[in-house]
Amino acid sequence: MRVDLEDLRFSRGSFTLRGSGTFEEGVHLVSGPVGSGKSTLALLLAELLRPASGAVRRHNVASALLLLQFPEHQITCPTVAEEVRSWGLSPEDVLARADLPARAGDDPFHLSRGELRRLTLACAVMQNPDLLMLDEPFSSLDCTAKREACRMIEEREEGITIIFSHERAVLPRVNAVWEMEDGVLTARGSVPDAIPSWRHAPPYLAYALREGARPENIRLSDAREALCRIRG
Ligand SMILES: Nc1ncnc2c1ncn2[C@@H]1O[C@H](COP(=O)(O)OP(=O)(O)OP(=O)(O)O)[C@@H](O)[C@H]1O
Repeated sequence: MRVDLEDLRFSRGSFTLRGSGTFEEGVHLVSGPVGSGKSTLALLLAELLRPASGAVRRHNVASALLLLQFPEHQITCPTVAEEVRSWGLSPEDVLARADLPARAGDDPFHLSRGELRRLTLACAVMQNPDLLMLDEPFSSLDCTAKREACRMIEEREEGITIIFSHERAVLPRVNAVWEMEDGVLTARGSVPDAIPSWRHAPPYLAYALREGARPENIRLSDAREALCRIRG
């Protein structure tokens, strides 16, 4: 299972996106500042936008799902329970996973944006597509909910997961890092080797590297452990 970007090019007004590379099985982080082109790349990978040239080629990918940046854009039913059933899932299981046990009968638009994000993320992860693309899955969440979202993502044992995010504080364990800057996608490679070449790495990773530590992954806990190892 893999997704190839073959000299992908897309233009919209003065904005141009360019990217090449392969997304193998595992968890990928596409990081980059606001407006750099992450959502545009997500839409191209989901085949909801057509490139001007080049191609997105999926190999042995039987199912794909893009969780949109704004969770309310993905809601289609009048109650939370019906919404979950529309994903082909059991409301009981999903609401337990999303920590929303008493909300089955509520209008989804009566959930807070963070609660709605927890709900759609639980649905997406439990539906378990081969290719799961998550556009800013941590926005509107507090630190506890971000950590829970990270756990959900890390529990996905198979398939390709691509996270598009400018999050720089609470991140999950990943297999590869990519960077988007002004519409240009650059593969930084597999973690941990990619970490020193990650230009806009979170401050805690940059600090650990400056101190001579070599974190094994990109979480704050990985930076802490690496610092602990060198300081004894
Ligand atoms: N529908 C649209 N029409 C015109 N320009 C757009 C549209 N959507 C995005 N853009 C522009 O394209 C560029 C890339 O936007 P994109 O949403 O892909 O960035 P992003 O990295 O996902 O940003 P964020 O972190 O804020 O989600 C930006 O300059 C943005 O203003």
